[in-house]
Amino acid sequence: MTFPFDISATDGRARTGVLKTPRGDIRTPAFMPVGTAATVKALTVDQVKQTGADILLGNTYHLMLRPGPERMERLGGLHKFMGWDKPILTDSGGFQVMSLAGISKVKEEAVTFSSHIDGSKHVLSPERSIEIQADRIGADISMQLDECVAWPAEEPRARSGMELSARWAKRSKDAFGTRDTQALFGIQQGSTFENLRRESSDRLQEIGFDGYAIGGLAVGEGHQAMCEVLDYAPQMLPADRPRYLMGVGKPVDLVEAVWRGVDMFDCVLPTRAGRHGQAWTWDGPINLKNARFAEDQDPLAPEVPCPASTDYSRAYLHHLIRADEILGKILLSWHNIAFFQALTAAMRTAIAEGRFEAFRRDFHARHVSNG
Ligand SMILES: NCc1cc(CSc2ccccc2)c2nc(N)[nH]c(=O)c2c1
Repeated sequence: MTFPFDISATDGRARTGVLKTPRGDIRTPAFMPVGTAATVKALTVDQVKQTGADILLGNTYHLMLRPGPERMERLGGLHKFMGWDKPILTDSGGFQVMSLAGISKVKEEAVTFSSHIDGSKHVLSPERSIEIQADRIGADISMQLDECVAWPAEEPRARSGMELSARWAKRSKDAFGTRDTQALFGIQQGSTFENLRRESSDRLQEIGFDGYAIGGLAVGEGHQAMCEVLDYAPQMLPADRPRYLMGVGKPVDLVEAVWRGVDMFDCVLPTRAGRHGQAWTWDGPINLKNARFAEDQDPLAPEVPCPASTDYSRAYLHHLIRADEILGKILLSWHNIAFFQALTAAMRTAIAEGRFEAFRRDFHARHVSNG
């Protein structure tokens, strides 16, 4: 289904709007917390809702291994299973197979791999991935199965990955068919080669998708090289559909990608780094493990509307992280997700008011120079 995507304002290449789905509206630019194993680690769904998140990510690779697709369906699907009644986007699983699974083989027909949990054998074809995402998990937005080529890649290798992903895009779309309450996104590949990204975009548009993701970035190339690809890649995709930059990123990555026309983001950083003491603030990242916070009675980030950001002293958070207390992981994860939501909310407002350039400049001055 082509969910309505109403762009309410643009400012340069930046856009702000609403992607309307049967389970709720997604305000863009949007940050999507990652709920890998049917949970945003350390947080309840109510805490995630309080941060302002409109959509969560689920992970096909993890969920197909545990609890398993057929069990997930018998349990009523992921929304019911985890008690999240807003939109869910799931990745197709191929990327995680390459980064997490045991022995894996990529063939034209499918990816075969052994579970990193118990060594059991699994097959993930474009068709099986769609069945798991849309029918067993019940994702509102599914992703095509693709091949994300490692960086750096020689052009022939980048081309073969892009062409396989394009063939799998067609198979994914055919398997998805037409659905009136669910959407399917295609994924642009091509590594850092402009000609390959162009070919990938053209082939995806011929097939036709409800949204378009930019894959194959934030795979080690670094911020600068990623921005150089984003100088052209988003604009190769249809302007009237959502553009989703997969697995990105740090706050400065989001600001620079929004400036270049990206609408949706996901990243495990806010919760993963939070569990290890890193907190993002408007004045840049800090690590609460640092001794300088041992007697700092100030709240973590009074401007961020989240109890974790306003109701506890940095000294207390320092103590909790040093003591490896569960509450420390909870509070910093909660704050970081809330900060990413506050960041995307501030960008939406800045774009709507035609002052994104000033926002971007102030952000670099305040956040990046301290970071
Ligand atoms: N930034 C690297 C990255 C991350 C993800 C994972 S994004 C994700 C992770 C968990 C749950 C949902 C989405 C990717 N997924 C796919 N399918 N293709 C890519 O090129 C790619 C690149």
